[in-house]
Amino acid sequence: MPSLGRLHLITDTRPGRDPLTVVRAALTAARADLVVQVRVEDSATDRETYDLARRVVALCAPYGATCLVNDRLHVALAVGAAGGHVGADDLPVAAARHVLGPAAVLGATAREPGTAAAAVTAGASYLGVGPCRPTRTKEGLPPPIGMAGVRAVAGAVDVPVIAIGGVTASAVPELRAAGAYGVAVVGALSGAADPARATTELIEALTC
Ligand SMILES: Cc1ncc(COP(=O)(O)OP(=O)(O)O)c(N)n1
Ligand SMILES: Cc1ncsc1CCOP(=O)(O)O
Ligand SMILES: [Mg+2]
Repeated sequence: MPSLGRLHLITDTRPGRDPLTVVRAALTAARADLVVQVRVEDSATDRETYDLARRVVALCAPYGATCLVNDRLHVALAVGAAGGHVGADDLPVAAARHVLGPAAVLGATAREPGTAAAAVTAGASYLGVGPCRPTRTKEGLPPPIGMAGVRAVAGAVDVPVIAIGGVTASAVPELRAAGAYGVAVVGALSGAADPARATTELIEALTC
C-alpha cells in the first residue's frame, strides 16, 4: 500500500460552498500528497454523494492523489475510491474493514488512547484525532483535546495520526511535535481566499 498523504482535504458541502473548485486548486498544489475525503451533509442523498465522489475520484486520478469517502462505504466501493473513514455513529471499524477489504485505506475517529488502540486492532489504517482545536465547521463536537490529547493518542498507536479540528498552517508545527503525521482540514482550504496558496502553506508546514 502506498504511504498515506499528509494533507487531508475534507469537502465542504455546506450551502454556498464550491467543493470541486477547492479540490481542483488543492490538487494542483499538493498533487500526490493530497487525500480528498468526500464528506457530505447528512441530508444529502446517496445519489448526490455518489455523483460528487465519482467526480473527485476522476480529479484525483491524474495526480496520483487519494480519494476516500466519509461514512458511506457503499459509495466508496461504487466509485472505486481508495477507502473510507468511519466514526462513532458509523459502521464499527471491523465491519468497515470487512466491507472495504484488506487493501483499502480505512480511517477511524479517535479521541483517546484506548479507543485509538482498539480501532487499530479492529483494522484502521490511520486515525482521525480530534477535534484538537476549536472549530465552527461541525456542530455538536466534544471539547478539543489539545496537543496533549494528540500526543497521548499518537503514543498509543503505530498508524498515522491525522489531526483534525481547527487546523491551520500555523498550528502544524505543534501538531507534528505532538506526534501527528498529517492533518485534515475543511475551513483552512474551503474558506481560503486562495486555496492553492493555502494548500502550499500547509504542505510546506507538513513536510519541512
Ligand atoms: C480525518 C478525519 N477525522 C475525523 C473525522 C470525523 O469523523 P466522524 O467522527 O465519523 O464524524 P463525521 O465526519 O462523519 O461527521 C473525519 N471525517 N475525518
Ligand atoms: C468533521 C470534523 N470532525 C471533527 S472536527 C471536524 C471539522 C473540521 O473542520 P475545520 O478544519 O474547518 O475545523
Ligand atoms: Mg462519520
